[in-house]
Amino acid sequence: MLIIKNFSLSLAHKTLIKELNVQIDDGQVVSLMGPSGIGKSSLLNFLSGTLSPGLNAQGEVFLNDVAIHNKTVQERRVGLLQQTPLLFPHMSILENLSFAIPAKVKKCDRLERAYQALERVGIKDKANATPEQLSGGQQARVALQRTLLSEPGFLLLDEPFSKLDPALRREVRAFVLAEIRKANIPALLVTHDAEDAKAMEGKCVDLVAAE
Ligand SMILES: Nc1ncnc2c1ncn2[C@@H]1O[C@H](COP(=O)(O)OP(=O)(O)OP(=O)(O)O)[C@@H](O)[C@H]1O
Repeated sequence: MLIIKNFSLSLAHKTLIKELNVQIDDGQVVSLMGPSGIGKSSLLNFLSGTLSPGLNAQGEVFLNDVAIHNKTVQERRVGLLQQTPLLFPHMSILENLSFAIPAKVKKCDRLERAYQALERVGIKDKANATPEQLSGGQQARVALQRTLLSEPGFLLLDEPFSKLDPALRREVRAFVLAEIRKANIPALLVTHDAEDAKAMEGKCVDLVAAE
């Protein structure tokens, strides 16, 4: 379970977000909607430990009752899915997947896990293809599998559907929700699209400008 407690964000002397509280259960996606510039991406950066020094953020974050807001990026065990799938262009799909698996996993298990992920995407025949040889929807699904293979404690989804056309968008949304439920980890989605939020079947939080 992920808990965000009393999160506030300000820029110079302007308060953008004031005392936001969110709780996300395992296997659940909470969606965050709000106008451009209110601080949605900054909240994700705060959660992942990558907030730029120009912004002032306060608040506490607990992952399974452990405070993580003072931990390093690596220690937070965060998985990130962005608008553009994060795949290494020079590596094959199988290599992209294997690369994400934690070093502690034995060599033979790594290959098996990477193939299982390929199978879930339904592209076992594309193991040796490069990312640019996949469709946008396939790339999005591989990027999700890659993130999940890294064994994150929670997921941050930063507009991951926005570049997909409507039919593909529906498919990828359903895939992402099913995989998050299977992985049984909490996820926070940032989106401008109410349909994205609805498709995640979880709570939707409206961010409004602080006075
Ligand atoms: N490094 C930075 N230094 C100073 N100000 C910043 C920095 N990064 C972002 N900002 C400002 O902080 C505010 C919040 O930005 P953020 O990108 O988090 O908003 P957002 O809600 O995600 O917007 P959008 O929906 O357009 O992506 C904006 O006013 C932005 O201009």
